[in-house]
Amino acid sequence: MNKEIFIATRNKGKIAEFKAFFQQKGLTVKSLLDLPEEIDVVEDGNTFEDNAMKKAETIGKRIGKAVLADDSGLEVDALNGKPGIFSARYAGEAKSDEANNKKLLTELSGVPDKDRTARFVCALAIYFPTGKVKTVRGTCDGIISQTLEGDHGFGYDPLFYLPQLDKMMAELTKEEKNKLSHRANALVKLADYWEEWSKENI
Ligand SMILES: O=c1nc[nH]c2c1ncn2[C@H]1C[C@H](O)[C@@H](COP(=O)(O)OP(=O)(O)OP(=O)(O)O)O1
Ligand SMILES: [Mg+2]
Repeated sequence: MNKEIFIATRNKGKIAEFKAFFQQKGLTVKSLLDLPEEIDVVEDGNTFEDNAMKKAETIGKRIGKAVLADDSGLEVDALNGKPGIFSARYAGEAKSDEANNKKLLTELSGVPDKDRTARFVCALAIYFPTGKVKTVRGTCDGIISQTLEGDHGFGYDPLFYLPQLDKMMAELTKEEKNKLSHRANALVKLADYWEEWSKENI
């Protein structure tokens, strides 16, 4: 019985959301933060899927277990899809959420609300020790607001307005976000695996 799921991420915001999701399924989440050594994976793919696969495969081969990885980001229409796969490093290698949000507001200054449409994208990859890899993609549509609001979540959540809820993503609890986010929409596409995972050793 394997009641543990290993996720190849160091992002604490993602880890908290995965924990809330997998807890309900009786699975314990482990991440790169639980490993004694720091394994670096260079995210040099051209798509979210390429990067997610590389993270899952590199870590899976190293630890000899099935591994889940997440590569995600924000696509803003007025910026022709930027920052996209470069979302984490948008304002530089320091990967600061605060600096990234500030840069996004600057880049969009003067752009009216109707043209501030955007989507979060999440590619998930699962690597199996057999060598098999499976990827899926989930998205979530919204609008980039003019000011930061809300203190839940992480990353670009304080700038991401959800018109259907009249709320910012950063105003949602983890449980609420896990019902509609790009990550949640991708996780649902792998539902068959989670059932298998909690029953068998994969
Ligand atoms: O739900 C989200 N709410 C807000 N922002 C989000 C979300 N999901 C991804 N994002 C942003 C954060 C970061 O700027 C980039 C992810 O970059 P990404 O390379 O996938 O993650 P990361 O480097 O932080 O951690 P890791 O690679 O160890 O999983 O997109
Ligand atoms: Mg990353």
